[in-house]
Amino acid sequence: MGFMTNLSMETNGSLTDGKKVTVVFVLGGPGSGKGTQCANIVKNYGFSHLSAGDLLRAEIQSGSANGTMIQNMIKEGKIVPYEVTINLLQQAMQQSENDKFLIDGFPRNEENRAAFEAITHIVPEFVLFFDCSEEEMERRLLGRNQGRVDDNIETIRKRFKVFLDSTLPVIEHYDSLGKVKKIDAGKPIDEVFDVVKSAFSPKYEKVAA
Ligand SMILES: Nc1ncnc2c1ncn2[C@@H]1O[C@H](COP(=O)(O)OP(=O)(O)O)[C@@H](O)[C@H]1O
Ligand SMILES: Nc1ccn([C@@H]2O[C@H](COP(=O)(O)OP(=O)(O)O)[C@@H](O)[C@H]2O)c(=O)n1
Ligand SMILES: [Mg+2]
Repeated sequence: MGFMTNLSMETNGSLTDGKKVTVVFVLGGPGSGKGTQCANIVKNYGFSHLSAGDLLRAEIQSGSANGTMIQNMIKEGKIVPYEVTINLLQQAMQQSENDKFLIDGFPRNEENRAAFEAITHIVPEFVLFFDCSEEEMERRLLGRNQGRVDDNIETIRKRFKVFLDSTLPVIEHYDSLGKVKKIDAGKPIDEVFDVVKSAFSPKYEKVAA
């Protein structure tokens, strides 16, 4: 059993075979502004943005065999089996020329977290936690207008529950390790970014060309 697990780790090409990476997990409830702030971070710091949700939506679009399953899970606000999401993240990191990644919307539950650790041996440098009230997140999601199947009030309620039940424990785990940088995400985008910047060491700043 242990042997088989190790074997499949090798064939899945964990990043331990050579490529050393720096990872920051970006967590927070749906609509807390993870994607928005990641775009800002990428402009100022030498990180690439990997959104687990975007990778899953691209997988649906690609016509993958898993597409229907993923689409159904997203529509219900449920968390897709970790094998699928971790494979997509690993592929994206391996294919990238960068070695620094913002992983947005992952790990979303304890299974995501434990499996990612076991398979990749990657330990996050720190975890950004965007803290925002449900009332504000709901307002933002209903105004997002990206045609997402899960931005309707029924699915939003389910996603809030999944966040509280499954994702908060992951944040608490990293908090107990002293790795969480909690940010008040209820303010305007620029004000949130001013605080986000204080989380990133100057060593990651992009040098002006
Ligand atoms: N600080 C903010 N104040 C107001 N609206 C915001 C803020 N941050 C993001 N938004 C908007 O809220 C919606 C959700 O933001 P997004 O970055 O997609 O959040 P997440 O990835 O956490 O779901 C988007 O329409 C975005 O433009
Ligand atoms: N680690 C993850 C991330 C997203 N997802 C799925 O993708 C959906 C959308 O995730 P997202 O990160 O794009 O959503 P937001 O928090 O950005 O609104 C989630 O509700 C899950 O159904 C998942 O299953 N596992
Ligand atoms: Mg997002």
